[in-house]
Amino acid sequence: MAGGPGSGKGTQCEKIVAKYGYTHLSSGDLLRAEVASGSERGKQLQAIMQKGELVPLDTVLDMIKDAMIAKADVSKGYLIDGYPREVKQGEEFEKKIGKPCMLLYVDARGETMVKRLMKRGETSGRSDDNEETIKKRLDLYYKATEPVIAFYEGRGIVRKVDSELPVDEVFGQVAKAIDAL
Ligand SMILES: Nc1ncnc2c1ncn2[C@H]1C[C@H](O)[C@@H](COP(=O)(O)OP(=O)(O)O)O1
Ligand SMILES: [Mg+2]
Repeated sequence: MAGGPGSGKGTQCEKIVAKYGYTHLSSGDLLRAEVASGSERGKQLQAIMQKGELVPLDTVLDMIKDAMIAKADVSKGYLIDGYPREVKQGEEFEKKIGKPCMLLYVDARGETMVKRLMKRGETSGRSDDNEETIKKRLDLYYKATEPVIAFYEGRGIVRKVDSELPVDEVFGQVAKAIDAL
């Protein structure tokens, strides 16, 4: 899954899991779980995430890999949300884990993403859902993450969905892309 902060990745992932039973791995959720554990590593991660910056590549990749291995016996396939955040992360993923078969690009306008995140911030309890951090996350998304989409476009595996539409209509497009796999 690729798409800006607040574009609707988490929302669509939930629906994908319900329909297709894939193993959903959200790099953000994995990191937030580490923070919640109160570990030393969690404290360092918390400081980075609060600033809206990217955590070190190896840390995220190791966490994803561990989570994938833990489900290897039972998984019907993996749905990875929020990774890669930059081209280098995509290259490392392929070296250490493997090549993705599809990149779902959840596309929404910057203005829409800000609005959704501000609204989500009212109840999410996420320390990065505030106006200042949201701006930084968006800037970083356009600078670092959008090139990831171009990288996979070159391979012909990008499927774009219009996340300006209501959730169920977006999911209609998502399901069509997955069914064609
Ligand atoms: N298609 C859509 N229309 C309206 N609101 C949507 C939407 N998709 C998601 N949302 C809402 C749900 C959340 O409160 C907020 C951000 O969605 P999310 O799934 O948490 O995004 P992401 O995981 O990409 O950061 O926007
Ligand atoms: Mg999310």
